[in-house]
Amino acid sequence: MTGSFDVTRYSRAAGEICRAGQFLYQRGWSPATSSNYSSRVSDRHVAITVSGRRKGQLTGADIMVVDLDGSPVQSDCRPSAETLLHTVIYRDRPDIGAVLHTHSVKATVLSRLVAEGEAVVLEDYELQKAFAGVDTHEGRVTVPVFANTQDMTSLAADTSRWLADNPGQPGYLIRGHGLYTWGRDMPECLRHVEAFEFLFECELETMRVRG
Ligand SMILES: CSC[C@@H](O)[C@@H](O)C(=O)COP(=O)(O)O
Ligand SMILES: [Zn+2]
Repeated sequence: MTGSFDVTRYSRAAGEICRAGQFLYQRGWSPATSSNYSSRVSDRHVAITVSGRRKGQLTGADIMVVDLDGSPVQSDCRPSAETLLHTVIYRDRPDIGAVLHTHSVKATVLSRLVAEGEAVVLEDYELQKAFAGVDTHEGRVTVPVFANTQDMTSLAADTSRWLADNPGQPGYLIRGHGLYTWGRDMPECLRHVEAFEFLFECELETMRVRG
């Protein structure tokens, strides 16, 4: 799958990704070359970060287009090593317009404290309402923790199965690695990152206080 995409939409997406990188780097959630970001540019294409670039200093040269199979379109660069974790979300969820992956200390530490096969369950927090479609603190946001692996095909398949069973959930963790979250557009997706970071900090602080 390759094909064409709208250049104006691509330019807008690339700008949004670069600005997201500056924000996420400044908050300490995307240190060094960690993290990857993407934004949809058509029903079959996404703009995504080139692999190995420092995310706090992104320019247009650090963004490229891939199709929904993860193949580069009109670029000789290597897309993010985790491209398949992005494209599977765009493929399964046509309503999704942006995906962000971050490597914060809190997401990393919390993911290591959750027992294997368990999830982080966020409940009774008012801030859950920052997630799309949530209008009360009374529901549950369940954040699964997938085992870390370098096998992106297998991890993409696992996340796809989970997404099919949990269509309303806004993100997942990878153990000792970081957060994946998505939104209908970049502002919503950034809001989700911020909400997760606040809630992860609350969970860690609660564990610390309880001892
Ligand atoms: C700097 S280690 C982090 C990487 O292994 C990876 O997890 C990551 O988030 C960035 O990979 P990238 O290929 O640049 O998109
Ligand atoms: Zn990563």
